[in-house]
This record gives sequence, structure tokens and C-alpha cells, in this order.
Amino acid sequence: MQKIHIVSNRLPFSIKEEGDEISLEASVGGLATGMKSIYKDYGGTWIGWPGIDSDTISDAKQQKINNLFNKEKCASVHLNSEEIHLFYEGFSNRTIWPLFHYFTQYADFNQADWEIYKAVNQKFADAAIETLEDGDAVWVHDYQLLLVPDMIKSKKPNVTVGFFLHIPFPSYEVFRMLPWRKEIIQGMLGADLIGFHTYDYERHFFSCVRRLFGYEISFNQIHIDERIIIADSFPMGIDYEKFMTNAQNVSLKSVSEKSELHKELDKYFLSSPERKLILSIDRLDYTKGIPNRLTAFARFLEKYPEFRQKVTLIMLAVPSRGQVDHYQLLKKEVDELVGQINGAYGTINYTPIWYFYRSLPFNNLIELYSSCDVALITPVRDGMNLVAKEYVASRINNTGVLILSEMAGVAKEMGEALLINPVDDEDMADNIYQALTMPIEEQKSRMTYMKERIQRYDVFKWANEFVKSLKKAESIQNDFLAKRITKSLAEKLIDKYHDSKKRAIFLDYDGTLAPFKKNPQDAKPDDELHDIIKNLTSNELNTVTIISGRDRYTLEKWFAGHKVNLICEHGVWLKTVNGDWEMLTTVNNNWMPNVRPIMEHFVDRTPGSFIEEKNYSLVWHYRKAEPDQGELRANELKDELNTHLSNHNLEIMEGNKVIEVKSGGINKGVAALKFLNNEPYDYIMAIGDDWTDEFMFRELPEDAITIKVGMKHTKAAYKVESVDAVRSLLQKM
Ligand SMILES: O=P(O)(O)OC[C@H]1O[C@H](O[C@H]2O[C@H](CO)[C@@H](O)[C@H](O)[C@H]2O)[C@H](O)[C@@H](O)[C@@H]1O
Ligand SMILES: O=c1ccn([C@@H]2O[C@H](COP(=O)(O)OP(=O)(O)O)[C@@H](O)[C@H]2O)c(=O)[nH]1
Repeated sequence: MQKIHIVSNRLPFSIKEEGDEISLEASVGGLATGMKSIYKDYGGTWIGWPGIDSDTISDAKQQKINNLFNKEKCASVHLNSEEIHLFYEGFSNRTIWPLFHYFTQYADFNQADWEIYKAVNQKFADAAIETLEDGDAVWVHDYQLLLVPDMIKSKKPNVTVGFFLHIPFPSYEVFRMLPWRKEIIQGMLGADLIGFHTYDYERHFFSCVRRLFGYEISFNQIHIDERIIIADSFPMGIDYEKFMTNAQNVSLKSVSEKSELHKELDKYFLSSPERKLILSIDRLDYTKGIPNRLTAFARFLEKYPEFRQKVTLIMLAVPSRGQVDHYQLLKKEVDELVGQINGAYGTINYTPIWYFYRSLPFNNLIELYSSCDVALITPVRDGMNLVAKEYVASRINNTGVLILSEMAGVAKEMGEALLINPVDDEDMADNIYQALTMPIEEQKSRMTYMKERIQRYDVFKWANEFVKSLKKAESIQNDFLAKRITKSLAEKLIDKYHDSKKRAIFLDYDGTLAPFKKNPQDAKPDDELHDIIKNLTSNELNTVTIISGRDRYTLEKWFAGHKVNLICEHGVWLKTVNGDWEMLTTVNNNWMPNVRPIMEHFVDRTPGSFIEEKNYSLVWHYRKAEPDQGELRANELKDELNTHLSNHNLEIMEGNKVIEVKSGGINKGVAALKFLNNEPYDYIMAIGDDWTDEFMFRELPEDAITIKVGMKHTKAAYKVESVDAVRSLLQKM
């Protein structure tokens, strides 16, 4: 990997205009503040929108802006009024943002917005493509650019693409409302690595991928044709050292060095030693739960009157997305609530809420973090919430209490905070009381744990982990490509085939010779497959064996009339071309009455699943079940079988959407070796798709041509991507 470039809607700097003077200042918002600390280490360029309307500025000014950004290793993508209106305020912030934060009633579904969203995503992708060279990596960020990964990948297949979503990924029940849901997932799947803040967002994404496309997902890898896409969770951190050292500096400042805000804070505490400050900081966004927070604070003053005059809530609401109607309405609602509460509980020398509708420079933020006794962070939904982490990092003596909504991604890492439900005013009021009366020792103990975690997994570690995984994704992909049977490799294998004199060919059935069907009995051979087998078996140098987990009656019926050997039930039964069925190993099935009821219990609890009974094994099939539930139950069933069956000599095998229980010591590898029986074959080939075939790949001689169908890790020497690819290889023989 050479350089790593960043693409995001907002650049880490915004334009500051004072008269004719233009300069850059830090952007607000978690993505920009977090990534700003790291991007220059990657040697690439940060591509994004400078935050202004290009229709309102002259070409000369645009050039000046470009130059300023270039100096910071940033490249600007300019957006005109229509694009800002329909792409940024429209599809990004009137459709995706509310929908992904579960505000479904706020979400607009507007075709014109969608068209511009696509066009602007293409604009960002084109800007990136212009910069990217083969071997580079690009890290695309967030919900405004969900289509960019695929747009880049389709033009630049040799660039590694990462994507990180900073907001929640909602459950399928909500995501499915989006008319363009398939296009959005398709756009994201252009990435080689997709990151989320939490495991919940990740599993919601997998569930959407499965339900909308039916793609195979194994652990955290999605397999699509010749590509492997990894999804994982990476909870974003902050620049811990920066907050901690600046907080230390604040505590050392002399009076003359202090800011106006700092002096005001000192004055507040000096007026009465009993006084306490509660801090609330966010962009003014309806997802942040600001009205609920205010009513809960009012409830606290009502329920605990002894704290009136003694506790003040400092509320910093940073202006955000002001052109979007729901934000305007929120502003009005918050203004009114603050007025009402201050009117109800304020006195001549006590204002319960100090309300700032603006952003503050970094040093003021640090002063607030280090002065406030409690941080009240109560979003109704939040992808992560970095303010919570910044507060903790700035508490140099480990005092202070964090009250945190369980609906923020950050809550997953902050078990020691006072976790609250953000719409439960009563509970929040009681937690404010608990926070203000918490003994210092308890504060310190809770804060220390949180701090250690934030210090360990800071923004550098977060980015490093993501980049490490991006490299891993690249190497998994390369590993597949290295084993893949290319056209020239296929020719070599065919040449070797023609040069040989005695050949043994083992072919698995389901997922290898025939594609999976919802109902296994529907997967019978079609004409093309009959022709392939006929052609292979008509060559007298070939000994062809279908080696499958299927029962013997089915395969005998399906391949009647072919000169093919059959090994069934993973190696229990063998039938040679002109022979009768014989058992390759002695097994008993007196364990079945114990196992059947366990499986039946799972059939009852998992709609769509069913049991198949073979002579020497029982199989629980869940291909027809709801995919997530099927996976979950499959894991439960494995667990349950393991605990119940430890005394029997049984094996639990996980195939493709099946759990199979069979007597131990039987597998395709043992069967294949017995079958070969030391005969002098000079060409041995085995093809299979699931892990039951891995036994065969492992046992066969080293010079055997072993081929795995699919992208999963394998002992086989080669890989092909699909049943079609297997068939086309066999057709050449
Ligand atoms: O660019 P804006 O429209 O002004 O919005 C600011 C940013 O808000 C969102 O931040 C998210 O990212 C944070 C860091 O991962 C996370 O802590 C927070 O929960 C998210 O809401 C948005 O995702 C960014 O794209 C915006 O730039
Ligand atoms: O006046 C302010 C208020 C906040 N922030 C920063 O804005 C970010 C907010 O990120 P968060 O993840 O909490 O929420 P988001 O706004 O991204 O949804 C934090 O890094 C804050 O330090 C800022 O730079 N100036």
C-alpha cells in the first residue's frame, strides 16, 4: 500500500472570512476533529467540501481557497447552491440522517434529491480517481458518500478502498423503507473494508446484505463473485494526549493568562463553594436529545429544590444544518424551553441554564471540560459521541461524573458512566442527583477505568487498526487471486490431464457440480451436468467419483446410467460402477434417538428449518429459515449438541446452511484414500466447496490437484469462484 487518501464530505478546515481576509479554521463535528490528528501521516490528500456555496464566490476567490487547502494537503470539491440544497441538506440530511437515526417520521424520500446525491457522489469519486494511483488506498467517510466506494472501485480496481460509517446503521426494518436501499448497499460494497463504530451497526448491515442480496457471509466476510469484503467494528477514539495535556495546562494558568470564560467560571465557584456545574455540548441536532435533557434538568430542580441556586447547566449548542426545517424547529423549541426554565427557576443572582448558541475554540472547550462537575450527554441516537470521551480525557484529577445515554455508540465502551434512557425524565433527574452527590472516591474509581480505556484506544490506535485491517483485506483478496485458476493456469491443468495415463477425479456434488436450492431435493442434475459427467466417464483413463454428504438413494437415482462411482454420506457408503453398495467403515446409529429430539426442538423454534435423516447421520437444514435467525440457532444447536453428546463418538459438521451429526471417524478424506487403495494414479483431482471437503484436500497426496469452490480459507491448492467455473473447467477435459 502506497499512500492513503481520505474522502469525506466535510474537510477538517472551514473557511473563515473577516472582511477581505480569508483563512482556515478547524471544522466542528466528530469526524473532522478526530481525523484531523492523523491524516497527514498517511502521505495522501484529504478530498472534501470546504463548506461554502461556490455560486456565491468569484473564480479568483475559489482559487485562493484551493491554494489555502492545498497547503494543508487538502483538495476541495466545490458544491453549488443546488447541490448543497439537494445533496447536503436534502438527501444526506433529510433522508439518510433521520432514517439512520431512527427518526423515520422526519425522513423525506425525494427522487430529485436522490438524483443529485448520485451526481455529487460521482463528483467526489471523480476527484478521488484523479488523485489515486494503482497500489494506493483510499478511506471514504460517512453517510454523505455511501455510493463513492463502488464508484471508485469500478474505475480503479487496483486501489484498496476502505469505508467508515460514523453514524448508526439501522436495523433492516428501518433501512428497508429507503426506496434506493439496494443501490446504497451496492455502493458501500465497493469497499474492501467497511467499518462501523459498534458491533450492533455491523450486524444490522450484514442482515441487510443477506436479506437484500442473499450474499454468502462467513464470519465477517462477504463473498461476492471474485471479491471478499470485510466488515468490522472500530469504535472511534480521540487524541487523548492532546486533551489531557491541555487540561493540565489550564490548571497551571495564572489569572492574567486565563480567558474571559475561564475567569467567569472561577467567579461562579468563588461566589459559593457549594456551587456545581453541569455541562452539555453538542451540535444543535434533534438526535442529540436536547429538549429531553432540558425537561429532565427542570424536573431535577423541581424534585430536588435544595439544589436550586447551587447548580447551573452550561449548554453549548453549536449551530448545525440551519437550512433544514427540523433543525430550525428544534432551535425554536430549545430557545423557548431555556427561556421557560430560566423564568421558572431563575432569580436575580441565579440563572439555571447558561445557553450558548455558537461554537467555541478548543481552549474554551478544555476550560469547560475541566471545570464542570458533571457532563450530561443524552442523545436519543448517536453514532459514537466524542464529546463524552473528550470530557473524560480532560479530567486530570479523575473527579467528575459522566451521565450518558445508552443510545450513543460510546455507551458500549463506558460501562462506568451513569447510563440513562434519554427519554426518561424522571430517571435522568435522579441520575443528576446521584452524580452531584457521588462520593469523590467513587467518581475517581469510575473515571479511572474509563480514562484507561480511552487512553489505550485513542484516535491513532483506531486509525491504525482500520488501516491494518485494510491491509489484511488486501492480502486476503490477493491470497484468493493467487490461488484462483486463471485462464493460463486452467490450460496448464488441462495439458497435465492430457499427458496423464490413469486419473482419479473426485467431485463433491452440492455447491460444486450443482448450485444450492432452497429445497435440497430440487438440486438434481440438469442436462449440462449430465453431459459433463458423460463426457468425463466415457474416457477410459478416468475413474470419476461423486463424493458427497447426500444419501445413497438420491445419488443412485440421479446418476443412474452413468459410469460413475458414488461415495455417499461423507464416506460411509461406496458403490463402484458395476458393483453393489458396500460400507467403507462400520458405524452404528443408536445415538439417533437422543439427537433427533434436540434437532426437533430447533425445528420448532426456527421456522423454515427441517431435519433430513440419512442412514448414519442426521442433518438440520436452515437454508429456508430467516438468515440471521438461522445462523444464531445454528450456533446454539452446535453448543447444545456439544454438551449433550460428549459421551458419544460423534462429529458435528457445519456445512453450507446445515448442521450435520454423524458417527466419528468418517470423512471424505478417509474415504477417498481407501478408494485410491494405492493404485498408481498419475493424475488425482478433487473439487469441493465446504469444509467437509477440506478432509479430502488434506488427505490426498501433495501433488493432487485440489480445488476449492468459493473464497474461504482452504487447504486446497487452487480456488474457483463458482459452480459455473467448475463446470467450464470440466468441459475442457
Ligand atoms: O458536517 P456537518 O453536517 O456539520 O456535521 C458534523 C458531523 O456530524 C456527524 O458526526 C458523526 O461522527 C462522529 C465521529 O465519528 C460521531 O461521534 C457522531 O456520533 C456522528 O454523528 C457526521 O457523521 C459527520 O459526517 C459530520 O461531519
Ligand atoms: O464549539 C465546539 C463544540 C464541539 N466541538 C467538537 O465537535 C465534536 C463533536 O463530535 P461528536 O462526536 O460529539 O458529535 P457530532 O457533532 O460529530 O455528531 C467534538 O470533537 C467537539 O470537541 C468543537 O470543535 N467546537
